[in-house]
Amino acid sequence: MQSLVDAPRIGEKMAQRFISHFGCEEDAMAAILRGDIASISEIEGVGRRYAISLVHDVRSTEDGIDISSFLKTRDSVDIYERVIDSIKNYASTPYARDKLHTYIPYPSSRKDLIGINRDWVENHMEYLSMLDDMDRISASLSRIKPLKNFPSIPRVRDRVIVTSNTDDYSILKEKYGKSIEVQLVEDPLEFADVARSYPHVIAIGEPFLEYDFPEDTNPEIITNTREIEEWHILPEKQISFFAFNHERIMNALDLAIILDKAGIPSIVNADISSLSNLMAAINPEGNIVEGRDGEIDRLHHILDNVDSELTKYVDQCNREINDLLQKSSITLSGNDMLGVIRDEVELKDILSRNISASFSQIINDARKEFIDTLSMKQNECLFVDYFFPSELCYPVEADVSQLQKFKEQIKQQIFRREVTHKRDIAYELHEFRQPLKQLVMRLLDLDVGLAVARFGHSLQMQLAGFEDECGMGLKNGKNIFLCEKSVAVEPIDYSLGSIMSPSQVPSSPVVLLSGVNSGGKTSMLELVAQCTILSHMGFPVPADELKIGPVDSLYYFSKSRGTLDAGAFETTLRSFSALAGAGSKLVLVDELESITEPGASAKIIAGILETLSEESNTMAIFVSHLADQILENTDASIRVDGIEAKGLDNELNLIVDRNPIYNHIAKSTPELIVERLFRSGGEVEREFYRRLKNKFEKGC
Ligand SMILES: Nc1ncnc2c1ncn2[C@@H]1O[C@H](COP(=O)(O)OP(=O)(O)OP(=O)(O)O)[C@@H](O)[C@H]1O
Repeated sequence: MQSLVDAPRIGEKMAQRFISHFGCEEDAMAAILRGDIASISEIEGVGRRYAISLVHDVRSTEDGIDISSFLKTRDSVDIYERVIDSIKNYASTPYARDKLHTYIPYPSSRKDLIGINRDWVENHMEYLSMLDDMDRISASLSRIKPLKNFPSIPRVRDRVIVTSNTDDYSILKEKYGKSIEVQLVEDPLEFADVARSYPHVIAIGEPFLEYDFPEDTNPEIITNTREIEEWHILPEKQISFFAFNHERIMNALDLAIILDKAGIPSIVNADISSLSNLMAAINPEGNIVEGRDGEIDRLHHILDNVDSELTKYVDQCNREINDLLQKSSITLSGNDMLGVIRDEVELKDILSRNISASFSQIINDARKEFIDTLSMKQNECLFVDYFFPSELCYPVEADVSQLQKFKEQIKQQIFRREVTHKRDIAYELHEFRQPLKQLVMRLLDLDVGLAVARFGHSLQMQLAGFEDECGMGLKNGKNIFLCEKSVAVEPIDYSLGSIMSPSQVPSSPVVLLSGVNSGGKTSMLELVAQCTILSHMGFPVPADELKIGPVDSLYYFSKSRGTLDAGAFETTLRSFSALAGAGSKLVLVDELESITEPGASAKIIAGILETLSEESNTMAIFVSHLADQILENTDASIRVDGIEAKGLDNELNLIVDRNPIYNHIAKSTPELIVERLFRSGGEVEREFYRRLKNKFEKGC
């Protein structure tokens, strides 16, 4: 496959839509080639189906085992796919459904592969038995989704990276340029300019240690370029990955805790409780909502309230001084009076002297309350002296220019602390990124395994037993497709060859199956195919017991839909010629007779059966209504089994025993229909039907 646009089955429009999911064709191609089902399962709509079929193609060429290694006919592939669809019903996530479609093992006769799969299934069956409330687990699993890489973050505008080295500049520009300004600074003057323009300057490189920078700036100088990591330079990016996947991560953590408590191994691979705490500190928008040290909150409190609190306390001072003045009276001494008259002293000074103690008390009390209310620290209190005058003045006025300066300082402190806090969180989070991705993948893969286990559990399925001799035997088998239709399914016991064969029954591995219409012949053939396919995948089979001899390939031919024209007839015969030789095999054929007229069909079927029964390693079941004619056309000893109606019930419906009777040609349906008409007819009709009935009874 050169490119996705040229890929088989994928139209150009579809390819473009598919590529846009990954951003570029290389990434989309890489996802296909590595079979990245986690990403593919996120694609909406029909693009996903194409992607899956492409993974299928890639996989077929890589594994050495493809779907046709074991399944030799289109009809056997159909049964396999229907079985996979049945298993998919038990998956809770799109990922598991897609993975079941793409990565579930193809059936094969390779004992090593079957063994690996059986171990995997057995493990998951054990996990299933450890989970009390599977509905709840399934609901939680359905919320598990692969983690997405957050494509980009909004540009960070309050920060700049500077370097004086051109090589470093290119690397930094490439790595961070999309999200943050990166500048090449060639001399101290340029550096001073940049330092003034950004609240936060990250200067990378030793030369900056020598540079002067403006007084009111405080660049962060990093001297070891190897230490520059994303969580430090751009903590927002790390945080955004966790914020963007917030819901997915929380769902995964919740489920991991439940599974860990239930004792499912290898789910939790990191300190989940600290990750939960960290996740609580950020919200889905990427804002840090909790876990800041109280200091940032304290500074915010100051910033938000300093104006109103200052107004409040200045007003309070003025009210109290006003009260004080109103209640005050001055008694001038003779000297004071002389001083005033001679302009040597001002009345105001005399007044100050009298009330200065009370004034200071009022100012000091207000100042103290103001500091307490805003929880200010020692170094911040220096500013308070500007807000509350130490010398008597009335009305008291705060120095607003100092207030602005103070607020700028607090903002700087908040900013710095927030950057540090973001970095702390980003650092801790980045340690969890890989384990978390693994956790999510484990949960998703657990869903795949649990789907198979639940499928097996639903019908109390069992793993098959493999035998060396040619044949198979099953006990209490239930056709999966019938069970899905909520039919009350009658369990089937059946055997071919000598495995589990009842005594006195010819142990033929090649048989003809006769029987009434709608007796269950096709259903039994499907059941045998299902058991063979599943056992060769290493999966449980729908029977209490299945023992099966060597099978390298399965040939299933479903019922043909009527007489074929000469060309189709020839093609069908050609496909049967492939049955000669070709290793150990199981051949299941449903009513081949309809391909041509009955006489010719009987001869053809007899010929095929003869060939198959001469082979030592072939099992076959041929469903046919022409058992008598077929036997007439061959000397080979071929066993005929029959699914027979036991009779008619009170409502004159057929009572069918779904279990084939060994070595017995079953009564045909017409005989029973005549019986039904005879029993339900009036007197005249009864006479007519009696005559027909006698014909069957006498065998003429
Ligand atoms: N084991 C079973 N238990 C319960 N119901 C069954 C069983 N097998 C078959 N049936 C019922 O009988 C119906 C007909 O089965 P099936 O098509 O297998 O019969 P058939 O013998 O192949 O019929 P025909 O000869 O007409 O092709 C099924 O749709 C199902 O409802």
